[in-house]
Amino acid sequence: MSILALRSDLIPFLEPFLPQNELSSSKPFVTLTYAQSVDSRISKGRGLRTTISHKETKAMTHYLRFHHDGIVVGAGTALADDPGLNCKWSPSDGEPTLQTSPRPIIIDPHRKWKFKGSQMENLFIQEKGKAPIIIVKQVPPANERESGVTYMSMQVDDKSGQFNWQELVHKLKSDFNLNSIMVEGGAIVINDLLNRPDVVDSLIVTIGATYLGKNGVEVSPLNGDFELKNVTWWRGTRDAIMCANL
Ligand SMILES: NC(=O)c1ccc[n+]([C@@H]2O[C@H](COP(=O)([O-])OP(=O)(O)OC[C@H]3O[C@@H](n4cnc5c(N)ncnc54)[C@H](O)[C@@H]3O)[C@@H](O)[C@H]2O)c1
Ligand SMILES: Nc1nc(=O)c(N)c(NC[C@H](O)[C@H](O)[C@H](O)COP(=O)(O)O)[nH]1
Repeated sequence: MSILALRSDLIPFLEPFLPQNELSSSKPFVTLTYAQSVDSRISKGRGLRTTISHKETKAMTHYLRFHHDGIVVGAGTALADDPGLNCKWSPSDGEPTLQTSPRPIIIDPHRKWKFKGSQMENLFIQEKGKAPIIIVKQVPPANERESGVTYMSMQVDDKSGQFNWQELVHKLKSDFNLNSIMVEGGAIVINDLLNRPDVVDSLIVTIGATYLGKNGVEVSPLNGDFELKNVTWWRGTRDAIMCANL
């Protein structure tokens, strides 16, 4: 699949929200980005891949991928969408290269997703995308490890069964030198991070001109009632994009 040319007015619009070069910080720059319907759904139903954004804002996603070292999705998204997570945008219409693609990172404590047979593996074989880091509770024994995959183990919180986001992003920077990380979903991840201004540096949301209904997967943080800061809007053919800080 090729992408549309990036609309030139998106470049100055996004610029203030792109990763800043704070190489001295131990925390990477984190961008949270997703596409939602007008009724705040990110898919028709859990496990269903659903196109929400127009092709011109899909091109923006690839532009954002170009500007990040790593790209995170939860296991639910990896299983439902079989995403490639590579970058198809490059400056001056040159061919995208392996170097310009971010490193895929899958949060999968119980190792439900498999690299083998995935679109990501296919792109990796063709040298169009990088091999993933899978974040697990425990690194599997040698005979269960998948070829090409790097495992990063982390402790989960006893009560919530969740990894700690601050620890997770710091470790991605210290262990893999990832200075900027883009988080693309899905709902469990997004809803958590909308309540984490200490982790998320930029929020970039595409709103597609569609309703997905009550059975759709909702984006709505557990703790609501807060106002976004530094809000700016861009309007495209069918979509709008909102950039803000939490
Ligand atoms: N429109 C969009 O922009 C967009 C983007 C991504 C996904 N989606 C959609 O979202 C749906 C998937 O969302 P979801 O909520 O089911 O799954 P998800 O991608 O949020 O993954 C959830 C899983 O990831 C792991 N996980 C997440 N955070 C964790 C943490 N802090 N610690 C430990 N483990 C953690 C757990 O295994 C959890 O069950 C799919 O239908 C997909 O199509 C839409
Ligand atoms: N920008 C955007 N618009 C959408 O309408 C939609 N459904 C997603 N969803 C994000 C999710 O992470 C998908 O899995 C990747 O968009 C898959 O895309 P790739 O195969 O990696 O190119 N993202």
